Amino acid sequence: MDGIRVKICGLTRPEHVRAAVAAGAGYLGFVFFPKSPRNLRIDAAAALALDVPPGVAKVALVVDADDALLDEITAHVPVDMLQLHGAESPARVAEIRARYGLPVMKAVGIGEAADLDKLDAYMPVADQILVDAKPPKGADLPGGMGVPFDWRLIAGRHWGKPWMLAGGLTAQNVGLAVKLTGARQVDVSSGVECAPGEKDEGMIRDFIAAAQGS
Ligand SMILES: O=C(O)c1ccccc1N[C@@H]1O[C@H](COP(=O)(O)O)[C@@H](O)[C@H]1O
Repeated sequence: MDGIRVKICGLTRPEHVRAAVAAGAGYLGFVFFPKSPRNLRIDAAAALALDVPPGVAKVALVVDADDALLDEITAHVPVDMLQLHGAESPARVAEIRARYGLPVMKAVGIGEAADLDKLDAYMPVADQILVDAKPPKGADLPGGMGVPFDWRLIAGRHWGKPWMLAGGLTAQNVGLAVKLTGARQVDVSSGVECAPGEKDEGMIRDFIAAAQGS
């Protein structure tokens, strides 16, 4: 079986992009959400994308983005995938996929077993599913909070689409998370940071090594 594919999300500096690529990341995430400490301007994201070699997917993360923002991102940043991390409906996911002709990954927050039902509606319209922790009530961000969910909720689950596990992953817990959930793809942001929005090259390397060794 192929190894675990890792997405490092919320990159803001070229040295961190290069560290993630050198360590074997399969996806790099750029955040376009002003409330996030990882938010990027379009020109900054376009410059970072220059350091990404072919074969490593550049993912634009947006939250309930309108067409104007998506038009701007896709016109100026050579992204390979759109990550929809808000309350986008299945119809909106389908509309975005058709309008931009890019693969779309829809994030769904899981806090309890009932939340898993929400995933089904996105299976026909999304190319990938991101199974993330549900943010705490009143949180400023719908993700990127460094909070895990109970991985046992999805143990042994199979979906008809490629999927990624996210939420509070770190180099210390990713092995157990992969073992319990059977995930073949994992996504991390806070777990490779020394402060909110501040990536750490050593933590990036440790995370990818731990995920790929699991
Ligand atoms: O990273 C952010 O700032 C962010 C902002 C808004 C929505 C999602 C965000 N990040 C995504 O959240 C999950 C979990 O992140 P963490 O590892 O728990 O910090 C991940 O998919 C990020 O891509």
